[in-house]
Amino acid sequence: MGTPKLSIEALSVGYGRRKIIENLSLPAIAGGAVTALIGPNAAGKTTLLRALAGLVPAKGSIHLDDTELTSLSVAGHARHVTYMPQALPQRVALTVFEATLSALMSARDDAISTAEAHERALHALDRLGIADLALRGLDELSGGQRQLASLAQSIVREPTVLLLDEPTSALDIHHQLRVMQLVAEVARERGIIVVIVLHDIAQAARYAQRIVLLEQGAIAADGPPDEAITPATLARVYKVEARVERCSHGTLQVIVDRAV
Ligand SMILES: Nc1ncnc2c1ncn2[C@@H]1O[C@H](COP(=O)(O)OP(=O)(O)OP(=O)(O)O)[C@@H](O)[C@H]1O
Repeated sequence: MGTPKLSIEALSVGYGRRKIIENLSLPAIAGGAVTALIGPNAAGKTTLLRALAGLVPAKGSIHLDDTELTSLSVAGHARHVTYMPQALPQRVALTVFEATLSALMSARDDAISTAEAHERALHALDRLGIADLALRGLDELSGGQRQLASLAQSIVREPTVLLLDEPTSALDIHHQLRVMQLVAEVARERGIIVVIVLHDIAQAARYAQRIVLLEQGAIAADGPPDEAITPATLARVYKVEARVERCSHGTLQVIVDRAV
């Protein structure tokens, strides 16, 4: 099987009569790479992700290769797409290991031995550095630990499309980088489509191969980081004065000087 492709055409999404995204089309998002969805508050990033996850009604078309996702049921959607929301459930009476295992089992149609399921669940926890939390209750975790546990549940499902809404917002700098590295690795290893909402433009520039910048429900820029993230775009969309430079390691650095 080749690398999957997600195509969005003439997509409109709203709440009641209020339109948030209107007639949005994007060149296909390819698997194997990370696409960062960035933009100011209320630009519609979460709304777009939720539409891709089939959690809000949308007009237009969302194709995953030959499958029209908008025509699938929520369960049908969930077989292809995993969505990790910004706000995570607080009161879940499961241990971290049980939750990871149950995420894995719910994503699979085929039989898998108990030993293999346990091994995969532990491996996911290990990759996120939280194997030591396996037997802790989800409701006993700190905000950052809960975010890591939720990422383990998303990754263990091995979806074709992984949608992450600000997955590093509660994490310290070590865990932010660890998660971004892992997400990039998972995309590469499995050839999956990863779309990640980030507020940290510097992290988006560093880890994503493609940046989609959303402004008031429309595309303000789309392309590789050095094309999509420019001082002019940042000034126009975010209203900040910023410099975009390459550091001695060759990575793109975004230095924001002031709000204007
Ligand atoms: N359930 C809802 N009902 C009505 N309006 C909503 C709902 N959820 C979001 N909105 C509105 O849709 C718009 C886009 O919100 P959305 O959460 O998609 O933005 P965002 O880009 O993810 O923002 P942020 O960066 O602040 O998280 C906002 O104006 C918001 O008020």
